Amino acid sequence: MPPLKRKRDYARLIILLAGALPLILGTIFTVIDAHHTVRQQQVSAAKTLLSQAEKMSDSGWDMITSLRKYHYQPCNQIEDKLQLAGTLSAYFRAIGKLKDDRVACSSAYGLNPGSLKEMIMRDPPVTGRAWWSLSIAGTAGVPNRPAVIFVRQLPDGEGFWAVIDGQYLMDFMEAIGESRSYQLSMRFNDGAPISVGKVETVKNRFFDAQTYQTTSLRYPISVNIVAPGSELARAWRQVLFVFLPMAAIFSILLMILTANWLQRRISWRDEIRRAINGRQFTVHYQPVYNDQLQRCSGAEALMRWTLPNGTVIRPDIFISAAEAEGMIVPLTRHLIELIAEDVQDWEVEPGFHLAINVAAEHLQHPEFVSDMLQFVEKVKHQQFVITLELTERSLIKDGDAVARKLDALREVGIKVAIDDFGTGHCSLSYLMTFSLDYLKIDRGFINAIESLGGETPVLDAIINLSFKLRLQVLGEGVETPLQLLYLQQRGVVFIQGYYYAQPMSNSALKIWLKEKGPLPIHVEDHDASELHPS
Ligand SMILES: Nc1nc2c(ncn2[C@@H]2O[C@H](COP(=O)(O)O[C@H]3[C@@H](O)[C@H](n4cnc5c(=O)[nH]c(N)nc54)O[C@@H]3COP(=O)(O)O)[C@@H](O)[C@H]2O)c(=O)[nH]1
Repeated sequence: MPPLKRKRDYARLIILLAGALPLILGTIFTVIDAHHTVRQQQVSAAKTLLSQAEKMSDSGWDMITSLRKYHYQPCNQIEDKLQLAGTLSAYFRAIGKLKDDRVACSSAYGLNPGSLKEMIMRDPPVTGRAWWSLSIAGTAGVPNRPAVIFVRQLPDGEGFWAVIDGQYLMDFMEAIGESRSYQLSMRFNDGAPISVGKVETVKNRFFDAQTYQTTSLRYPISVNIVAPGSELARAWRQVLFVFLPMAAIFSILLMILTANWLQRRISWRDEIRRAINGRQFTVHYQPVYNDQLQRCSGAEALMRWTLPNGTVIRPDIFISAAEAEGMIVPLTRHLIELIAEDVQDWEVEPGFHLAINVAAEHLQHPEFVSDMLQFVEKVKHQQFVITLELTERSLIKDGDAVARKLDALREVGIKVAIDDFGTGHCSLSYLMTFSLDYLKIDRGFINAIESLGGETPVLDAIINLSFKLRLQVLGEGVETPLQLLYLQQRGVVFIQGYYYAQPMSNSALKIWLKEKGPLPIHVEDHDASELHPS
């Protein structure tokens, strides 16, 4: 497949993925939200239901307590009172007295006395307790309607019972669960469940039913609420309708941003590659003054990019772009090819310094040392002292490996400088990690010089530090005679800046080196007066 088409397909895929991302994440979010919403509704329904069941239990136990007054009284004496109490109190199907496991008397008119087992249509639970309650499927008198029985047994074999009709609870449960098609059930102890709601017969394709179970803190009552898959699907659709337009807008925005980013990324890479092939890059050289020799003793190579239409792209822009887009290695290789061509006919003395900027990515590249050795080989007839300037624009990773590479290059005479010293956060760690020869003071510190006698503490500290570490110091960005004199007075030997010379083309440099290169730096009379303002 042609590389351009592959690149376009790749870009399309990334844009599609960027567009799909908010939709995928959003869908996951809506599913989670639907589960959460339904769970909240289940919790709230269970709470209401338990509270109602607890109120009924309170009534049941109050009734049992009030029956205590009929202790020792024969049934024929209290039957009327029981009937009155059972009829006038809400919820109750029947109330009565027990004698051992037999129903001794009852408020229910016409109920045949029999055993407790017969009345509740099952064995009474073995709880070992004097007080117990149980949900039951029905009673002998009303076998098809659930109920809840409350029992208190006294040590002498007498006891009291009260049966609350389950219909009250069922109506209440239906009122809570109907609108949401919930299936609700409630049990007192291990009794029969009192349930309402239909079991979902057709399973939802995407959502399983969600069950929530809880128990009362006051009574042995448990509640089970099953939300069918269709209910979850309904809650999900509701969230989706709110969320979908937002996700769609976000998705479109992300696609536009990704497309722009890719466009820029692809175009910077392509443009730089095209510019290398089209020889749009040139090298300018900025002379460096040696204050000891009182003449120019070197130059820094600085890349320039001019488009075919004459537009000049600033180095800080295209160097950063090349670093960001993985093009700095090919660009620096191109730079050293151009330098090798330029310097063929330079007329400089052996030992002339030639500085080139090297980016972190290139230092980490496996072919960095061989790239530099090839360059040394190409320009060896000039007997330059080549200096590699390391900046902190991007962090140098794997410092030990890089240090070994630099040591290998130093063994063949290449020098190493830290550029823009003091501006990044690693200046000091670079001093510890790498064997260095030069330290270039960033022009920000030089700009801070205000007078010869004044103090520039950070600048002075950097100069002193360099001397202590036996490093050569270069002051860069020197623009005024005051800055020059300040540095000279503090023993800074190498001076670079517009005051001495601006970066210039190869042809201009060759003329400049002949005419001005051997001369001491010239401070004009009117410049000198700036040093001593009246
Ligand atoms: N990895 C590479 N980096 C490079 C290369 N070529 C340039 N660069 C880096 O780009 C940044 C901007 O460079 P440039 O626009 O070329 O600016 C240089 C000088 O023109 C400028 N300078 C020099 N003297 C003065 C001065 O007196 N005043 C003033 N305002 N500016 C001055 O400073 C730049 C040189 O800086 P430095 O490299 O720190 O010595 C810049 O960071 C370059 O490093 C390249 O080929 N590869």
